[in-house]
Amino acid sequence: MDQNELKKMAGRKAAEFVHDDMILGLGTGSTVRYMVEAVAERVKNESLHITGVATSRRTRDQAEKLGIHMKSVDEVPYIDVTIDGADEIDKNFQGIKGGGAAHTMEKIVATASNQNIWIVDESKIVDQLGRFPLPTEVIPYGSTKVFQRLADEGLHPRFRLNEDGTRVTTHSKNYVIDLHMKQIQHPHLLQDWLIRQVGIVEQGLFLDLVNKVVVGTQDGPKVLDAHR
Ligand SMILES: O=C[C@H](O)[C@H](O)[C@H](O)COP(=O)(O)O
Repeated sequence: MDQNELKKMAGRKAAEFVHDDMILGLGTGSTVRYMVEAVAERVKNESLHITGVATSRRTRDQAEKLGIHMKSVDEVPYIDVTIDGADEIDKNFQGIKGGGAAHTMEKIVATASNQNIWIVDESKIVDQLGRFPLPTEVIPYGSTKVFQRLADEGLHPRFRLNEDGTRVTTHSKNYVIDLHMKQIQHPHLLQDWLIRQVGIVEQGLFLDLVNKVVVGTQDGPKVLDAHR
C-alpha cells in the first residue's frame, strides 16, 4: 500500500471513534480529508447529530459541503474530541504539526478539546523529533529580527516559500518560519524558549496533548494509547 492508502486507513479507522451528539474538532491536511469523508458518511447513513469545529478554512469548506453542521471554536463551550493529522510523533507521543501552516488554529482547537486523536501513516512515527522542520508562525512586522534571533540560537530558520518565491502566509496573514534542526533533543525546553520570543505567535511542537494515535500500517490500522 502506498502512503495515501495508509493515510486513508488511519482516517477511516478514526471515524469509528465518533459518536452521536458529539462536538467534534476536525484537523487539517491530507489524512484529515479522508477522516472527514468517513465521518460525513456516518452522519448521513446513521443520522448522527454532530457539530464540527474546523481548524482551517479548507476543512470547514469540505465538511460543510459534505453536510456536517459546523460552528466556530468560539461558538462552542468545549470540544469532545478532535481528530487531526501530524507530521511526526515520537515514542513519548510528542508531536510536530504545521506542515500545512495550520498549527496555530489546530493548537487552539486541540487545547479546547477533552480528547485528541491523531491520524498518521506509519512513516510519521519517529525515534526523535526534528527531521521534519519545526514550523513557527511569526507576525510579519519585525519578522527579520525574529529570524535573526532564531539563527543566532542555532535553530536553522528558513521562511517558508510558495512555488513562486513569495512567502507562505497563514490564515491570520502571518509568515511561517521553519526550523531545520534535524533533531530536537529537548522539546519542552525548546518550546519554553520559543514561546518567550516576541513576534512568534505559535510553534508546531504539540507536547503532552494527544490521547490516542491511529496509525495506518502495512498490517492494518493500529490504535496506540498515550495513557493521559
Ligand atoms: O498544518 C497542517 C497540519 O498540522 C497537518 O495535520 C499535518 O501537516 C499533517 O498533514 P498530512 O496529513 O497532510 O500529512
